[in-house]
Amino acid sequence: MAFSSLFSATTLHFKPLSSSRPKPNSNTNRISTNKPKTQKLKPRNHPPPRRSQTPAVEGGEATTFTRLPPRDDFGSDNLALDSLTEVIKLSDFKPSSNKPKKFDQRLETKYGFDSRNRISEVNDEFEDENEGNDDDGGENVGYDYGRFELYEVGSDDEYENEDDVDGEEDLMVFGGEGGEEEEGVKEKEKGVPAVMRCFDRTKIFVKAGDGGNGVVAFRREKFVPLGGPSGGDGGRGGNVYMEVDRAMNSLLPFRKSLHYRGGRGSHGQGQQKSGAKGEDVVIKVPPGTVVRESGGDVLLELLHPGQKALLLPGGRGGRGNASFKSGMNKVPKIAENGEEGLEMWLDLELKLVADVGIIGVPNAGKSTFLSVISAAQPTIANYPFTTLLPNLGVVSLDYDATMVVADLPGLLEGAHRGFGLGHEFLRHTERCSVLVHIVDGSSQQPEYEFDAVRLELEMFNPELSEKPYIVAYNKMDLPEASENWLSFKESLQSRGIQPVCMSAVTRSGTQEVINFAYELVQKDKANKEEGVPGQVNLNYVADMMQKQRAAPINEFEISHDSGTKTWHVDGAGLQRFVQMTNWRYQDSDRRFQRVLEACGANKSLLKLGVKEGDTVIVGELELVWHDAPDSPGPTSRRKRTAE
Ligand SMILES: Nc1nc2c(ncn2[C@@H]2O[C@H](COP(=O)(O)OP(=O)(O)OP(=O)(O)O)[C@@H](O)[C@H]2O)c(=O)[nH]1
Ligand SMILES: [Mg+2]
Repeated sequence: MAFSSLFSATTLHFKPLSSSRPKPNSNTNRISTNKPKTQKLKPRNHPPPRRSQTPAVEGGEATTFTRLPPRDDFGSDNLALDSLTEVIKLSDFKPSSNKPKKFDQRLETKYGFDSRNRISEVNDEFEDENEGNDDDGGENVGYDYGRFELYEVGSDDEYENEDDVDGEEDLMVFGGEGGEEEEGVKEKEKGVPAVMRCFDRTKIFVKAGDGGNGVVAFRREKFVPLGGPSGGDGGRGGNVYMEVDRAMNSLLPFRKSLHYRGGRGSHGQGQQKSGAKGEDVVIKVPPGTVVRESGGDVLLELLHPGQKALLLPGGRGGRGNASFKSGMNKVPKIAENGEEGLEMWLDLELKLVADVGIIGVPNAGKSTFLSVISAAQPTIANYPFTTLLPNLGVVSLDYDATMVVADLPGLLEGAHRGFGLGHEFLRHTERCSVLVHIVDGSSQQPEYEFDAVRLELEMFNPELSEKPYIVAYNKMDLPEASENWLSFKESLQSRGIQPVCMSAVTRSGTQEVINFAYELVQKDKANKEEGVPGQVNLNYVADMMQKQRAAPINEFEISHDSGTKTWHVDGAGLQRFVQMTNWRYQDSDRRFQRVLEACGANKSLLKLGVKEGDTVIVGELELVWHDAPDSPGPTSRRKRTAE
């Protein structure tokens, strides 16, 4: 059978592809699997509005993110703040026998203080700061003082009643076992203020620019008869880059802009003039950003300032008719559309790049320690969860000996189940080479607290608990701490751990901790240098995309839905070809039919038993199979998506 003759009896009718067209159902018959993942073609009748081409993000954020009001704001004669610390000590918790109770309510009942008013005031203040930001869908974006576990000796009835009264309103009570625990974790997610959620995680949309269209034109000059085709090619679409900006240290700027689109290439012109290239877009991210395909694998890790990765290459410009000139066809009336730019959603995650991470229970003195060893000025206060977001500080030991230290929000026993602030900030320690574990010496059971935090580390990521660490027993200036020091030290020594003691407030012993940490950091660096990995290819994502896009036209899969008599021919190469075909020009039809035949699509369809009148869908085109009268041949009328 001569396939070249199959099209001879073809009649073509264009019809818009209905959006309600039934999709192949579950009994779809798959033939091969070369389906591209990222390439998506869409009807071009609703082009997305073009956004400003200015690079995404400029400048950075302050190093300190703690924005809680100072302790003075709690000013209430009834409120004896100092006595609160004792209430939330981890060592006081007796999870098995006691029931959790809300912090808000505790404040209200014990001190006659309406903490909710405070919370709404803080929310207002915060919202002012973030004006014009509606990404968080009107959720509570303020701070909530009640988001930590609080146990109080009390009857079961009392706890249950409270829970009933509050229903789901505050999302703060965690605890109990089984189902209740699950619920607690879920609720916590919901209650995390937007500023905390967006500090180190965000989702953005990127799209490379579409290529410009090629045009059909002919040379007309006085003394040049039959000047020939002179339509120029379209310009290339703008690329999407991602660049590490040293000045940034959070992903918060992405709350304001989520969409990044490369500029469209200009169309070609007569006299063989090519269109201009579309504008590139550069997305600035902080060092330590991990880029994932939304819900998928890690694509890139951008660690060092100045690194610039090509994420999505712009679409190719369509060829003008000058490019189609050949010996067979000297007056081609054909030009291509520009190639559509690739698009995708990306999940960004920030893992701070610090040498040393400070961890410990809330109120242990972590921020105080950072404030005395570096120029950072984190908020310090005598209530737990003062620090809601990590703070960074640079410690200078000598002219050229510096290290970056991160102070993290406090950790509670059960953080992995969502207690306290949860332990999501622990991921920032994954890149630290050394941990400084601060123990509150003035607490009743320092060793118990120490063990609880170690356990949380291990629950979060066993690799974290294998990192070198220093145990710094703090608040030695207080008698209750110095009294317990010896027993704490001996107990840890018997387990092979060598703790050191200090007082962050009086600064005694802090320098030793720093020197010790610096030594460990240097050791770790020396170890790492031994196995330095080779140069990373930062354009790996773009290369991968290009590879997918350049898929051969004869790689496709055919699926069949017998119910609706529909055949789907899916393949990245074919799809791209359909998208770039400009039906306005008369030679396009012939070229399209030739390609369908040459790539073997017609042959395969025939083999699979396509019948007269069946629908065949290729890319965004819908065609009706029409057997030629003389021979059983494919194709006939073509229906197009609305142009
Ligand atoms: N007496 C004494 N108090 C200290 C010392 N270090 C910290 N504090 C006090 O302990 C309280 C808590 O200190 P922070 O530095 O805010 O504690 P933190 O560990 O950062 O607490 P979170 O951010 O809530 O996790 C403050 O009132 C500090 O003044 C110390 O060495 N001696
Ligand atoms: Mg703190």
